[in-house]
Amino acid sequence: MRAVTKETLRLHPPLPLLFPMMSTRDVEVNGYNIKANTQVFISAWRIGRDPKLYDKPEEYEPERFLNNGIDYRGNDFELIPFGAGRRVCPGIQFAMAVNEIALANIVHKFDWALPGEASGEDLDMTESAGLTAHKKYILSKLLLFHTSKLRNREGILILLSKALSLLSCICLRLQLSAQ
Ligand code: HEM
Repeated sequence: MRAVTKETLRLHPPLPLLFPMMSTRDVEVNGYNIKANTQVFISAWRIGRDPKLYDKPEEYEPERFLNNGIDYRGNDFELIPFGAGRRVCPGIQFAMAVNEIALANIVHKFDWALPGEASGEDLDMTESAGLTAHKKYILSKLLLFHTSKLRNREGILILLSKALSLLSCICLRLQLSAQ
């Protein structure tokens, strides 16, 4: 399940551009000269899909995280859905505890299947991006799901990714409305 959450955060970071940063001094990063006081946007979305960092980056493959120690806490720069450094998200523990408890419950208590002959590939994963990224059709599609026999592993993984994304968005929106 943890590999599923990491893979979902890799492909669908709820804050695709993190928070804007300002460089405090002239720096060189990967051959780019960045002047002091430049506003910098870091794309966690693009980093998560970089073919130099991930094999078959567009594929949803939670297994890629099973045999390595890559984590989202800000130490592994190939996976930074919560940012990194001193402005890293302080809500990581809370967000992931909420996500894991909710996910574990829906997986444990229901057998999920797609309606009719639909397969995982039939799910529309189109994203809508603004300040936050979320599934464009998440609610309408979720309403189509019904609980019965688990049909295929791929379908459940993609469904889990949708549920996680929804939970993430809820956490983030609660956070924004509280500010
Ligand atoms: C899956 C859910 C969440 C995601 C993906 C997320 C992601 C992020 C990201 C990317 C940043 C900016 C970090 C940077 O630019 O380096 C951030 C900052 C922050 N997050 Fe979260 N967050 C989540 C949930 C939460 C929750 C539940 C809380 C509070 C309980 C929270 C509180 C904060 C705060 C206060 C900051 C600003 C930190 C600062 O600027 O010093 N976040 N978050």
